[in-house]
Amino acid sequence: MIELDGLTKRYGEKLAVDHLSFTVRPGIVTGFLGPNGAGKSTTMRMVLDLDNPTAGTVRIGGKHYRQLKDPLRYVGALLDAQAVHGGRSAYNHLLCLAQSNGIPRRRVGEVLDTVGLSTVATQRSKGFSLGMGQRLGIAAALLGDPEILMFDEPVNGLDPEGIHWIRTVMRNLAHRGRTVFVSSHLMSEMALTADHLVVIGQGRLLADTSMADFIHQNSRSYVRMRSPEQERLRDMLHGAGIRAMAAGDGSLEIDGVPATRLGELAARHQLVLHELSPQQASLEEAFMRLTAESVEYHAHDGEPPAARSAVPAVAAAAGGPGPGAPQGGGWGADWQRKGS
Ligand SMILES: Nc1ncnc2c1ncn2[C@@H]1O[C@H](COP(=O)(O)OP(=O)(O)OP(=O)(O)O)[C@@H](O)[C@H]1O
Repeated sequence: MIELDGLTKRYGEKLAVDHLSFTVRPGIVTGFLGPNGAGKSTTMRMVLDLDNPTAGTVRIGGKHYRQLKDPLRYVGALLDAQAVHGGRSAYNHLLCLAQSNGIPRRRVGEVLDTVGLSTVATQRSKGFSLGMGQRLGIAAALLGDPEILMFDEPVNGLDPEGIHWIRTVMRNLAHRGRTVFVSSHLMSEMALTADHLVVIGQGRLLADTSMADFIHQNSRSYVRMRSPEQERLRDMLHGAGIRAMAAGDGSLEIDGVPATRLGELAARHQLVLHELSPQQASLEEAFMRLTAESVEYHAHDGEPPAARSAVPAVAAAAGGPGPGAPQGGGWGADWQRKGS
């Protein structure tokens, strides 16, 4: 396992990692999430002794990275897939790593086969696409058949087949008892891959919990109901003392009452339903809710600054421009008018 205890990293004024303590356990995939600049890569670099902590410790299987003999046999990592000697072939790149870590030569052919690069093994890696480079980085991580694997954004640049493949690789490794620690910004992908989540924001620990608990604790779950007899549905719920909120699309949203009970209630009233669906927020929604306050780099949606402040919330929610909103808006519209 990987154990962090009070791990801290300061770059001048910037506190990149702030007293992080958590344990990454074997047998499961642990997702490492956080907004841009949260400190994920810095944390992973400190695990691998590529950066010195300002304070705190990190141990791999009970030892400091520096104490590991032939470290690639204990921990394999993909941090920066571009960090390879571009003049070397894929085969020679992996062979150098194998020879300096006491790993038999035959493993090079095996991992090239595993990642699907056998046919380009003799080509220089500087000609590789983003996805091929990523596969080479994953091959390097798997080379020593280590107990612990860390992947920083492993699906970056991979095509859908490659994304499915790396997901399967990670799940299989965890199934075989390995410790798998992976960061990603692709929430839909993480929701399919990770069992457990560690979430950080501005260097601090925000959550260390199972995927299911994380979504449950950071999102709202409710039941959506829709009937061709919407008035009767409303009356029925009101009569049963159940509060319902009208959604914009004509359906009703009910909090805190199981779908089974609502369905049985409708059946007793012989009310036709066109929809009775439990709704659970996605990992993305839960993540955005938890990390909203620790997002450092805010982007906007392409509307001109004036439009962002001038559209009243009610009008914006209704989809129409507010009275003060600029006409024919969008970036450059004003400039185009001036120029014509
Ligand atoms: N070598 C460095 N010198 C100075 N500041 C650094 C250095 N490395 C990282 N930082 C700063 O530390 C903070 C954390 O960066 P880090 O790359 O670890 O975040 P991250 O969570 O991996 O971000 P992203 O999701 O964007 O990759 C950022 O504010 C970054 O600018």
